[in-house]
Amino acid sequence: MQKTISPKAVSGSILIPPSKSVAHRALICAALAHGQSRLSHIGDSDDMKATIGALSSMGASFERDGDTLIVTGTGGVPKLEQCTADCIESGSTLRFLIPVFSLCGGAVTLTGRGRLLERPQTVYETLFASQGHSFFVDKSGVHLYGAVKSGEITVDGSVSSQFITGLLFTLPLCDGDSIIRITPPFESASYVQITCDVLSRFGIVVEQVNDNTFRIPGNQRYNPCDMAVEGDYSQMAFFGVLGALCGEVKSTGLSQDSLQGDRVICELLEQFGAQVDRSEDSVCVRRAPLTGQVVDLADCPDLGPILMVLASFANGVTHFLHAGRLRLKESDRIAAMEAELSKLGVDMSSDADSVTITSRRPMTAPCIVEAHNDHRVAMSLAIFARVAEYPVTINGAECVNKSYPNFFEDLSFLK
Ligand SMILES: O=C(O)C1=C[C@@H](OP(=O)(O)O)[C@@H](O)[C@H](O)C1
Ligand SMILES: C=C(OP(=O)(O)O)C(=O)O
Repeated sequence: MQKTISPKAVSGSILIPPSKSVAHRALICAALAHGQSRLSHIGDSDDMKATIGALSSMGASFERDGDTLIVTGTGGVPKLEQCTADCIESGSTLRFLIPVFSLCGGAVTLTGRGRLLERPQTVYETLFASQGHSFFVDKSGVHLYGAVKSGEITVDGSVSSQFITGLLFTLPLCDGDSIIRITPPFESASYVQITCDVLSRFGIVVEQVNDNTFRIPGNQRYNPCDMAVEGDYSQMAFFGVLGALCGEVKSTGLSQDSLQGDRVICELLEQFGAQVDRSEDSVCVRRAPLTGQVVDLADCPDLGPILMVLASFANGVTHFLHAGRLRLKESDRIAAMEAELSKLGVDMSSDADSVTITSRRPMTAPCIVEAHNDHRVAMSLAIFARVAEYPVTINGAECVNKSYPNFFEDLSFLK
């Protein structure tokens, strides 16, 4: 699908979609619970479909009642001779469910498409090998056999926090207690705080001993829980940047005491110079002169692409640090943004772990750019297009379905 976005000053209010990270976790806990949970405001992105589909393969059942999903859990992981599930393109679904599904004791195959099966699984490769289990990835999927066992597990913190989250779902169900020791740097650490919070709502106890160590008692049970999913700060970032660049945008449906690491977008917008007003459940961002900054992406990698757009319009240089894991997402997000922003006149350079944005030449004609099959690249380019000098056409814009199927409708709703 091609989308052409024209420049336009905007103002208005947007109800931000539910947090994908919270929703994945709530679905998994509810599916493992003994009984029925009611989850409201889950959303219907492809990533949610992936998690719901996979958990259905395990035996959990899901029934819609308006905006509420009624989940009947399996009460732990049932014994299955084999289990196959399609994770579509969701890294979270795949990495969260690998160790959970291992507990079924049978042969597990998790499939996917796009770049999903190329994204690293190193932590699990090492873990399964060390426990004498089988684990391999080929073009048809991730194949594993053998139930993850409790004990002391050391995890490299530099690849993805999603491995740690997957183990935190799994180890409470094992016989015996466990300790996870994370080898620093522990990046995207705030996502693990979201995991611990959702686990506790479903009655699971996890003790964080220090920054890099978690103690997990074994033989626990997931209790059912009713919960509503809060708004997603990673998605609010697109509208926050739009407000900062060309008008006034109010994002609603957000929690002010959220554990989402991407909530830092509010402080970052202020540091760049935008006017940011917070109220109980909303954040309003207004345009103001912007100045380049130093931004550390270690705990908020998903903000990288849209902050590169913000930096393109700021006066002075912006340096992004600890950006390396942006190369391991739905696309190599640094290479993708560099390729497309350079077509749009932005002077950007990068090395393995950092990005520099120096300046921007105003566009002199309409331009066609590529989404690289990456929702965050597509949405970032759309925001750029709203504030540019000429229309920008985005090829492959349908990839927004991964996290935000109504993104273009919401964008056009702002007048
Ligand atoms: O746990 C989560 O919900 C996520 C963790 C992050 O991944 P990494 O830990 O791989 O950085 C983030 O990029 C992803 O979009 C969602
Ligand atoms: C990287 C992302 O998600 P996942 O890792 O779940 O595919 C994302 O939503 O930007």
